[in-house]
Amino acid sequence: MIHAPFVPLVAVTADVRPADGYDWHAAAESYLRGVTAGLGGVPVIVPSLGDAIDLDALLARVDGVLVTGSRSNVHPALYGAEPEPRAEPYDPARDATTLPLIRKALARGVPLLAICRGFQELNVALGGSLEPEVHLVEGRIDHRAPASASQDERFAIRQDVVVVEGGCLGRIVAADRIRVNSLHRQAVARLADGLVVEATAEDGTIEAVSVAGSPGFAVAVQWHPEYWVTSDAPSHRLFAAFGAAMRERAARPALAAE
Ligand SMILES: N[C@@H](CCC(=O)NCCCC(=O)O)C(=O)O
Repeated sequence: MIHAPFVPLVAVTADVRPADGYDWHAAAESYLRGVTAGLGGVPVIVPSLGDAIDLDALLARVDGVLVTGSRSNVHPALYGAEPEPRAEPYDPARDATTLPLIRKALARGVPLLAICRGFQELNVALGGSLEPEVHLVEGRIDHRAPASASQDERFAIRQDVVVVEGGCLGRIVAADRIRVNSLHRQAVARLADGLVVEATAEDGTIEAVSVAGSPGFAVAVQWHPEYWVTSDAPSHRLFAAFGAAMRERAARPALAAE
């Protein structure tokens, strides 16, 4: 019997963007290409419709979840802080969808890769908090994108991160230090219980985590591996590991059916 190659179906989170009198639920193409070119999967954009989406039904059908980056910020009320202008803009519909999606994916062992805002959402979903402007904290560097109209310049790889030796990310990238891009204003303040630090910037900012004891692949990074997935080895290895986790899980039907 000839078996067709397994093609993972990956749920990709969406921002809500008003335009032309409509609310569009959108994911940037770079994340969608991360799924196609990075791991040979099919991306499925999940609208940020909160309770109107049956997340259990979704998670029973997809092989993995990619939580995307976004210029918006997690609403401070979700980590016990007061809303303030410097923590804006918000996307409450996205928060109402991604936070439960993350918790449910982890509980079911559905492989999860979270990027930038997604990394911050994972921390908040598990009880952590965020620093609104990390570059204003003494001793920290500026992690924001360079001011440029060119996306290649904004996403340029320009910062070192130190990878924890023997950790899950270290095994994936096979290096103790990698160079990454950086396009964030916020950062982890209080790390959620259950998250394991996998990499830090040279100023101590947490740059990558995994979920302790997670039944499936559960990794989050503060940088953007999707942008250079076809040309940068660590970025490619991260997406490939996410793909391999989905393929392994699908090969164990009892687990994939949970
Ligand atoms: N809003 C958060 C998260 C940063 C993030 O996900 N950035 C992706 C957008 C990149 C861009 O085009 O600027 C923060 O700023 O910390």
